[in-house]
Amino acid sequence: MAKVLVSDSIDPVGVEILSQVAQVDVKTGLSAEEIIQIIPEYDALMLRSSTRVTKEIVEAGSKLQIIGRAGVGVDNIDVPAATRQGIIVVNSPEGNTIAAAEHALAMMLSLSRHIPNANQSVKANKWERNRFIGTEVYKKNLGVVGLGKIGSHVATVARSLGMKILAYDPFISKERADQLGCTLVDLELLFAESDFITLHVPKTAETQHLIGRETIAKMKPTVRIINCSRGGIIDELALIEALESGRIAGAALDVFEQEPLGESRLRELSNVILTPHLGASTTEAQVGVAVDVAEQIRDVLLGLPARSAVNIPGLTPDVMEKLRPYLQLAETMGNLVSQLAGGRCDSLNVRLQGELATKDSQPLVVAAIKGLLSQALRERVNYVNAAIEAKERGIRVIETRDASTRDYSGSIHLEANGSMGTHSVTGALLSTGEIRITDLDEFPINVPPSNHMLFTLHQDMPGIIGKIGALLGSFNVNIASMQVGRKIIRGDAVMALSLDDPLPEGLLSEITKVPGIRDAYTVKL
Ligand SMILES: NC(=O)C1=CN([C@@H]2O[C@H](COP(=O)(O)OP(=O)(O)OC[C@H]3O[C@@H](n4cnc5c(N)ncnc54)[C@H](O)[C@@H]3O)[C@@H](O)[C@H]2O)C=CC1
Ligand SMILES: O=C(O)CCC(=O)C(=O)O
Repeated sequence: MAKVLVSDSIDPVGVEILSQVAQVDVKTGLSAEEIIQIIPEYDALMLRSSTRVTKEIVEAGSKLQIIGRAGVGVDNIDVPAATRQGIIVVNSPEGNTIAAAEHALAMMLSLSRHIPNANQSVKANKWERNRFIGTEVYKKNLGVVGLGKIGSHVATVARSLGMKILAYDPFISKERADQLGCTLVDLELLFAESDFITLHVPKTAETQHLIGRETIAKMKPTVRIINCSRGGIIDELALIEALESGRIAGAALDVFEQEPLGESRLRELSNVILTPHLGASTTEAQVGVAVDVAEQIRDVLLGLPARSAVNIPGLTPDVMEKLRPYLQLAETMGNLVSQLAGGRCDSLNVRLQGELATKDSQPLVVAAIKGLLSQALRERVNYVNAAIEAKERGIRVIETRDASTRDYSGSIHLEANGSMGTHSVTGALLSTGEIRITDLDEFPINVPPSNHMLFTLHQDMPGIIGKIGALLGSFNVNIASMQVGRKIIRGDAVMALSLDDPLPEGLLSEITKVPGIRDAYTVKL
């Protein structure tokens, strides 16, 4: 039975789902060293934000198939290392959207009305009505940095509070911003005009210290900043100085450069509200993310695709459903062409034809690469690491798309160039879903792939087919089917044979000695 390690606390419903297919060990609070010790036993790892999945943990996880982050941000996982190891990384892109957005809005209103301080004051037996004069958010400018799922919900609710939304997100269209009733602006303008600024971007090299000394200098002195996205997007030291000097009016932080927050002057400031990374901490969100990620881990352990893999671009369930029959075709053609090409492959041309000539068909290119590398890497290559493995081996992959159709509604043409020359194959699907090899080295054929195949390049002349048949017969090899393809009579031709048995040692070189045979290849699919 598969084994899953759950290294942060997750809702029990997640454990229940995982238990349908695996032995589940919930072990929270482990150090990196402790995880490295035990991770080789596990097929899957599920976590929230407390576990940091380092390269060392990934590399120690020799059996790991999948790492599931019960939340959105995967910045606590070394995704490139996982990709290189062929480990799928999944998250829950929407499970905690509402929770995080509502937390940011709660922070904004708490800041504007001094709720945490007023609460403390009343609990300390005081009645300080003049000390806690707030500001309204109505008709104020809210700067939203990152207009993705959480930022959009914040913007929608804030508009209903009567706020004007200035949004910055270089990857969002004006149409989308218009739909949400937001004005897309550049960062300069957002910083200069906002009364409240809320951050909803992932942590990346570009967003690291997006708010620092220089940017704070451009803001209104009355601005209040809310960060419920990631620590490190604000330069904490610069923020502390601005809050201490009164350069800005306030801040509300759910996330920190170091978590848990250690010694920090932030704790001493009255114009700051701090929460311990609670953005996703609602009952609803915790059930949502646990179910979402546990289901994906269960599916992957059952050999099914994951719906929110962050490191398998484009392979969503919808795309998968549409492309499923062609994925097998692409992989088989990749495997076939790599065996024909023999030695080192320098480049692979992938031409997607007919109905496959769409941008959604990108996973077919990955499937072709997976097939190409399967001889060398066996089960080590998968949809996650195929592209990176090809790149690391210096194999250039060139994709072309040709929407015109010939005999089949969609076909895949692969050409491998390598140390032993160039070979090409084309494959298509019959209406029954069966695979056909329709072209070999530009010669038209029509054969189904089979476990053991023999291909020859020969001169089209009387008797040659009989000689090959007799030779195979003398070695007790049974022929299941046979096809010849040629372009001109008595010119060059190819022969494709499906065999019931593998070719015995030495037979291939005997075949190449038959007069008229130029080359012969044995292939195992
Ligand atoms: N405090 C908490 O507990 C939680 C925090 N989060 C954080 O919130 C972040 C946002 O989550 P979602 O809205 O679900 O993600 P999302 O992917 O839907 O949205 C992120 C948006 O940021 C934009 N973006 C990326 N780089 C940018 C840049 N340099 N400048 C401006 N915009 C940029 C993207 O175009 C995208 O629209 C997550 O990455 C995560 O780190 C998410 C959930 C809970
Ligand atoms: O697991 C959590 O509570 C944190 C959620 C979070 O930060 C995220 O989903 O990105």
